[in-house]
Amino acid sequence: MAVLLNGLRLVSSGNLSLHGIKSLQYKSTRILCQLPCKSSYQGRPFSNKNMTVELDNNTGVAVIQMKKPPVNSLSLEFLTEFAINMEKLEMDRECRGVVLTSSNPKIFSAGLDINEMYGKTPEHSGEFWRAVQEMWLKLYGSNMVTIAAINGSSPAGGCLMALACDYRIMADNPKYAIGLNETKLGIVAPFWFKDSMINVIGRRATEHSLQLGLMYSASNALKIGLVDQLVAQDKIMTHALSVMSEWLAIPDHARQITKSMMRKPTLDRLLTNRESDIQNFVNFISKDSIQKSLQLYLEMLKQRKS
Ligand SMILES: CCCCC/C=C\CCCC/C=C/C(=O)SCCNC(=O)CCNC(=O)[C@H](O)C(C)(C)COP(=O)(O)OP(=O)(O)OC[C@H]1O[C@@H](n2cnc3c(N)ncnc32)[C@H](O)[C@@H]1OP(=O)(O)O
Repeated sequence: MAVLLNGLRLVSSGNLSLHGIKSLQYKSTRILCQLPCKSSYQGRPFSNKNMTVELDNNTGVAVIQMKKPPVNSLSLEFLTEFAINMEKLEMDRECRGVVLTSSNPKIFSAGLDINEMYGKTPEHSGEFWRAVQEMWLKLYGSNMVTIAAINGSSPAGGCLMALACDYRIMADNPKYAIGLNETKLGIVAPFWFKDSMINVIGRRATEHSLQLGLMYSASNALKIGLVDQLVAQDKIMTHALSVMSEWLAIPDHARQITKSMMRKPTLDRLLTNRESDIQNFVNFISKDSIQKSLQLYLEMLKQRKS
């Protein structure tokens, strides 16, 4: 297995990781021949519709800034774009870390786009759910250091994105909330959402949190370990980059193998049940009672505004 350490290509044997180290191998072998030449975007932002991605050549850190108005909801298009960007960065030897943040000063991400789950065909629902899975697999299984700079509220799928990172820094603002609130919408967080939360805050806190669909203020999120640090809003990016440099001081190969060892069982669980998870989602979301709940929730969101 090939790993990269400070620009050197190291070779080791073994089968430690599925999603982690295998994709690293992919990175070290394919990037040279199949990716567009790195110099085509190195050091410059490459802008997409729903996010900007800026890789700093000097530090090896990329910033993905989500910018889908109004609230960074995770639509099929957004998720597809996100997975492509993660794949590009993963295969770029220069990139060792990613900071995920939002251009909206109040909202990190509103979670899955509810419109993608309401009134859609089973085919569309299946395609959407595969894209949600892919986003999580890419983020949770990344070899890069991933830091969420949570500069606003982050319900449900937004919280999942943060949970999939290695470290979470949240803006210290009592108005911001984060959590897996699915039950409040009458839906159920799938097993890999639940696993992601257990791996961060533990089983008891997750059970409490999921059953009640709790959203935590920034300070309560810190208390239960859902986020690692609170920082003033205007310092969040500087702080995230400084934490990143601490993580990048660890040799990549050692950190990556350790990360993979910790995360492989959780990743494998989804990878081996991927198709049945999609089928479960499609069956569940197609039920009249669930569609009714989503309709009421969408109406409530619109009314709240007026
Ligand atoms: C047993 C087997 C189980 C198998 C699997 C089964 C089930 C599937 C599980 C699915 C897991 C779901 C995960 C999710 O992520 S569901 C989404 C959860 N998200 C939320 O509940 C957030 C709802 N939104 C809010 O709380 C707020 O909008 C806010 C994000 C805090 C922002 O507040 P504010 O700045 O005041 O903005 P507005 O509320 O005025 O919203 C602006 C417009 O954005 C629309 N909006 C908001 N969130 C969403 C969303 N998630 N999707 C789509 N659209 C959204 C909102 O309606 C406003 O639209 P308008 O301008 O047209 O009125």
